[in-house]
Amino acid sequence: MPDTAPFDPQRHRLDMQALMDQADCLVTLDEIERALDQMAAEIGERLGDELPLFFCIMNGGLITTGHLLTRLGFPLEIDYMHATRYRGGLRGGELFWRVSPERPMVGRHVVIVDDILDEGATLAAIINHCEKAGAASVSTAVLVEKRHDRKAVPGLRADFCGLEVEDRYVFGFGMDYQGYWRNAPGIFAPKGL
Ligand SMILES: O=P(O)(O)OC[C@H]1O[C@H](OP(=O)(O)OP(=O)(O)O)[C@H](O)[C@@H]1O
Ligand SMILES: Nc1nc2[nH]cnc2c(=O)[nH]1
Repeated sequence: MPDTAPFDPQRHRLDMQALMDQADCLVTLDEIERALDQMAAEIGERLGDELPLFFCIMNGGLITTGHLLTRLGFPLEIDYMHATRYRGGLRGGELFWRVSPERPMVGRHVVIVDDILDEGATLAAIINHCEKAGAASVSTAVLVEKRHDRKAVPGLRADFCGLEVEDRYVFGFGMDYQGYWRNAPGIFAPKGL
């Protein structure tokens, strides 16, 4: 049943503030900055001469993409695609394309940037899409990978990965909790989840 109650900003604000006040900080902003420096150095080494085409995966990839790409000192292009599997919930479902990529990829070295590789179904589907679209190569860069053995493709890893987190639902630095706290400056997990 759709929620037809009027939006109550006060109640949501208090709930979301309580969530943050009690959350565990798993990764600090300093640790994220260092991880992004390292990722940028590795990407530069491997793709710096290739005029790569970067795709931000909206919405979660927005903040990582911005912080990562300003660290890259070579010419590149940026575009975005919007695929979602969680749609504001805590469990993933079918991949839903809100905006599929239109820019030609034929012969291009494509780099997909996202916030998190959890079960990996999102990245696996996007890689498949880019390969079919004729990319010369498809690389993946994620800020965090989650440690567990439920990967959609066994052993799936990102080519460039900043950090690992434990198997908890996380938010911050692009990742949401029920749509909120993508702006949180670090990576957090709700208490008890
Ligand atoms: O590895 P997976 O289990 O497939 O999950 C990873 C995906 O989940 C999140 O997106 P989400 O579907 O929540 O959409 P959002 O980016 O708009 O938050 C995240 O941004 C990744 O794209
Ligand atoms: N916000 C958020 N999105 C996800 N998508 C897949 N796993 C997660 C997670 O732990 N947190």
